[in-house]
Amino acid sequence: MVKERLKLETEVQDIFNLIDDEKNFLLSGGAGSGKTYSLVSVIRQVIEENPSVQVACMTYTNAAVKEIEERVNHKNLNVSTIHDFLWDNIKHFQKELKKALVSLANDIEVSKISIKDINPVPENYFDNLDDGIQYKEFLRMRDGIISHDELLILANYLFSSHPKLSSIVKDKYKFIFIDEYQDTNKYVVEIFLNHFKKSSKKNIIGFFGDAMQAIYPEGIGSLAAYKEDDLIDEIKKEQNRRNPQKVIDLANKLRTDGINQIPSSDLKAPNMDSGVVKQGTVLFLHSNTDNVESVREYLVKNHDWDFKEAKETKELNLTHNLIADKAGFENLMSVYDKDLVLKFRDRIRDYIKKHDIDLDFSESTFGEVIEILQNGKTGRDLKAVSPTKGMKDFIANNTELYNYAKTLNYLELSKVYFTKDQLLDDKKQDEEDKSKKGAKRDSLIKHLFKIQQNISLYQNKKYNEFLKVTDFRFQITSIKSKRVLKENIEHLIDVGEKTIDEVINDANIKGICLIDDKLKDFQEKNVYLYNRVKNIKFSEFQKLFEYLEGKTPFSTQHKTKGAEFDNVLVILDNGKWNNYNFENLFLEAGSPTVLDRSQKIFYVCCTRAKENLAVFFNNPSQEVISKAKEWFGVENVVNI
Ligand SMILES: Nc1ncnc2c1ncn2[C@@H]1O[C@H](COP(=O)(O)OP(=O)(O)OP(=O)(O)O)[C@@H](O)[C@H]1O
Repeated sequence: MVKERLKLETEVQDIFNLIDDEKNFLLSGGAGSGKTYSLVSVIRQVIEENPSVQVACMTYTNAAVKEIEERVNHKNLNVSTIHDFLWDNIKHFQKELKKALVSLANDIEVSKISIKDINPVPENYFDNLDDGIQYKEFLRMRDGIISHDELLILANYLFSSHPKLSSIVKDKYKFIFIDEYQDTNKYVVEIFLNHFKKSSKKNIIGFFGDAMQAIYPEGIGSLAAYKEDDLIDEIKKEQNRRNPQKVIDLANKLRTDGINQIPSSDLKAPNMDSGVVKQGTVLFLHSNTDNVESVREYLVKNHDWDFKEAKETKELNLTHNLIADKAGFENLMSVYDKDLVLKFRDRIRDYIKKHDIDLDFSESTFGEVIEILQNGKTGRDLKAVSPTKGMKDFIANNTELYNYAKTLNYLELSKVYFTKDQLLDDKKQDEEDKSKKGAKRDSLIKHLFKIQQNISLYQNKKYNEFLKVTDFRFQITSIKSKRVLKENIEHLIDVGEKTIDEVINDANIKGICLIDDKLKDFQEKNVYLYNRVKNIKFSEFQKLFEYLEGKTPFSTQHKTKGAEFDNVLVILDNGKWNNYNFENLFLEAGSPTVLDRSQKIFYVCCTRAKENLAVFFNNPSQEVISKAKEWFGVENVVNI
């Protein structure tokens, strides 16, 4: 054995034994067992032993990217997302890409890839594209632009049909490591474990993860079948280095695969204190109101928690919607995510499509289309072309919006499309998180960010940085102009009750943040959305800014995977998302898939705590309380 390896953890030494035997491997282990830590050790050792080879590592969690960058930092290591890795390796084979896309589009079994109204797609369909096949955030198959889902299908097809492609990638990367394998798409696993086999070149694929933490439905979940087929050898980590004893005990009860963790014997492990494992605290708090503010107060008063320490104390909610109310950006969230007028439009559109209604609506308003359908003499089902109960309630509360939508050209309104990603993409876990740039945010939100960045830098007295970002920098020619800048920014900061539209104009007139072409273009092309956002108070956007910049203690439960914090408050409220059911989590009842999903997200949440864990359940039944007593201990179940 290479001498230096002796200093490594035993599991990492076991991995190197498999590498020596040219075997692909899987490192699995419960939460906090140190898989990310081992991944970094493996990468470092591989580079040490093979200084001339390239290593690829794919990971999704912020925590892992940060840890890898800090601890490895080597030019031979390429850290990326799986999508970027695949695209980088196939994008130069344009001829093959075009041919493959046409085949997939014409394959009736592949429903995700098709070109509307073109069937079959001719062989030379993509031959004259200026930029060839491209991979982007959005899909426009007609123009040869694919997005995330299509990329995986396409890459899988190419690697399956071109063993040479596997040889090229294997030559380029002698080692490929995939973190959080459980949430990796099955197409990706197939590429690396099945299609790669078709090339006789040598390389090593290593997976790291935990089946109990599979929280995304598109993920493979488990690699058990690959293990059975001998395509991969498993090494298990059993110790826990993160969580205090009480959290480990709880987590062991929550695991559904019988894996029982023990605290590590490593005296330097984070969960050790002077040679003994920390005890920590676990609490199950409940009350008959859903007022989480009182839960926070209870923890502050009785357990010394400090929610202002956003880096170390987190409140985990299932959805951004649940957070929006608490963090104060509920109107913005509701515009981007809960527009039931647009949902009604979808209902009408789907009806027209489903029933092949062949009327020319090109000159009709949305209101006219509704009327035509509702008064149709063709025996149409009136219910199917009317708003649902939820839509009716929404319309009753938003009559102005509904009346406005009814005046819009139906075809134009049909094109209106936006998602909450345009508002919320890439939330930072904490303020120091540098990797998040909000790629999917729309131009309006990006512009508002720019304005608020100006304000925030000036308010925090970061004058040099402020001078670098403000558009006013081009106007600074004299002492007098500096004084004008001071007056202008101080005027802008005082947003008071001003609307978003007013602040955009103010920032423009005062020269702090100019209305640029991107914003103008957005305003022209997204009249419906802009009209809705513009009247919301700018102070509400400021709340969103704080949330996205990681300055609040709030996080969604999914986004905390891989991370760890001293104090963790988990809110068990499914926010009417029926993919999850926390009552049934405790009763171990209900639909098996919903139960499984709820068990896994709850396991992920609880195991983030390095010191103290609190779980809040609003108005639990007696059965839930009994189970909570079993899991948390009688003395830790508290009615606040
Ligand atoms: N060998 C080690 N020496 C010192 N610290 C370690 C070691 N292994 C892990 N740790 C520390 O233990 C904690 C948990 O490790 P890590 O985050 O790698 O766990 P994980 O298995 O990836 O957890 P999860 O599945 O919950 O994301 C981290 O604080 C990490 O820095």
